[in-house]
Amino acid sequence: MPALTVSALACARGGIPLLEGVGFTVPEGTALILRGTNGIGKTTLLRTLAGLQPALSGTVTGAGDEAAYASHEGGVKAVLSVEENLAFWAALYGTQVPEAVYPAFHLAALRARPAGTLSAGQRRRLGLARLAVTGRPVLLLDEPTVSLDAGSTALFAGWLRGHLAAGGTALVATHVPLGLEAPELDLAPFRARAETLTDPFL
Ligand SMILES: Nc1ncnc2c1ncn2[C@@H]1O[C@H](COP(=O)(O)OP(=O)(O)OP(=O)(O)O)[C@@H](O)[C@H]1O
Repeated sequence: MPALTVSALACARGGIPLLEGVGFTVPEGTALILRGTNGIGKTTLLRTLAGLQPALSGTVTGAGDEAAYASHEGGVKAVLSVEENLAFWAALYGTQVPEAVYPAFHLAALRARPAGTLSAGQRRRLGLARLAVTGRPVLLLDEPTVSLDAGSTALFAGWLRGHLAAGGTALVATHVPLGLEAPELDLAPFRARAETLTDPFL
């Protein structure tokens, strides 16, 4: 039973068509790694699947309320503490904060800290911890390991493997190998023709 299926999808950014004819299936319990040069449209594709912008055409099944999106920024609220940020997201998604999220994302010692005082990597761990709070099975991840050191990258990769082993699904744009046994999808063949004609660097 496929968890995430995309068919004949076309998407644009800033009014310029970037990708067209995108199609793939990510079965339950597996991940798919998105590949492509800078600017090809990985973030745009993830934002479209997350419902943050409309597709130009095509169909998507298995995203919507099933999916959680983690962008580069992570959506961390600077004035709230780590605990308050997690509680805020839990309220938003109608869930409870699982106690296991603190050790899983190495946040136990930072619970009371205002997020604005966290280091970049700590803030990133908090942004990723949000995924565990949503309780959603389909994860749309945009460069999840940016700012993370090797230890934190391994910690997150381990958490993600656990999510997949529990039947979850992930679509991941990453330039950093996460050690997942996952197929890769190169977006180069899906470049929209208009973009190819106007951008000589693509
Ligand atoms: N708000 C915007 N308005 C106009 N163009 C934009 C906007 N945001 C992004 N773009 C452009 O859309 C294209 C696709 O950007 P996108 O962020 O999806 O690429 P990407 O594949 O994720 O790149 P990277 O690997 O650098 O993160 C780029 O050429 C980018 O400059």
